Amino acid sequence: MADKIKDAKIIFVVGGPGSGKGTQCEKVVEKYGYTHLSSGDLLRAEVASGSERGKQLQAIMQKGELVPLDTVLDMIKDAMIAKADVSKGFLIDGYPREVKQGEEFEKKIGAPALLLYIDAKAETMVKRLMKRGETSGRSDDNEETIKKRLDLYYKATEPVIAFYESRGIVRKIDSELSVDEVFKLVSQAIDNLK
Ligand SMILES: Nc1ccn([C@@H]2O[C@H](COP(=O)(O)OP(=O)(O)OP(=O)(O)O)[C@@H](O)[C@H]2O)c(=O)n1
Ligand SMILES: Nc1nc2c(ncn2[C@@H]2O[C@H](COP(=O)(O)OP(=O)(O)O)[C@@H](O)[C@H]2O)c(=O)[nH]1
Ligand SMILES: [Mg+2]
Repeated sequence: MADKIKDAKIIFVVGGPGSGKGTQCEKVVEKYGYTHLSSGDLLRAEVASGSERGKQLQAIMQKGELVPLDTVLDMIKDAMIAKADVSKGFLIDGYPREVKQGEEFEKKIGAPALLLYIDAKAETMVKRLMKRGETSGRSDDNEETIKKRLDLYYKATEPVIAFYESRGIVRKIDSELSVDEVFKLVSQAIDNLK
């Protein structure tokens, strides 16, 4: 595994719910041909499959809590292996959610070259998610769960950023700007990798 992906760059995309991670990742895929793996999307696919495990996941996600670390990590790892031969790089979106998730990822898969920290104000994130909730069909895009997701973000995920800052790989992106302006900043950070 470590062998297969050793030339591919790994980028962690971290930011609060609704900060714009998915939006920016889509644009990176278009421009750079990276493989986008959203941990939330992988979990939602499992829920949609109707499996027993999916039912358990749905209950956790509905509450805005974190699913067990090994569940998400195994899903990401399998998805990375499936793409290892054709991928120049991986965007790991919405992971790590807590420092421990980052540590386990590095033990089992490899070290990130960059952490894109997609930063927006809480007020902005809530506004975007309420709007997205009108059409997303996501059972966690409601006021109550959004609040829980935000709280957990500040408590568990922000420490992830400090953890990787000490390694000098964090690039903070102001996500209050327009999508295209945010993408300019994201592009600069990725171009600097080469
Ligand atoms: N590493 C992860 C990623 C996701 N989740 C679960 O999946 C839900 C949705 O994840 P995601 O789509 O990444 O949600 P957000 O970042 O909150 O929202 P967005 O889609 O807006 O990025 C989370 O609230 C959480 O319950 C998790 O437990 N562990
Ligand atoms: N105004 C504005 N809206 C954005 C921007 N990025 C994302 N959005 C909107 O905010 C919502 C959440 O974005 P998404 O990419 O799903 O965020 P994620 O939760 O971090 O993956 C979506 O409805 C987007 O259309 C941005 O840079 N500016
Ligand atoms: Mg997303």
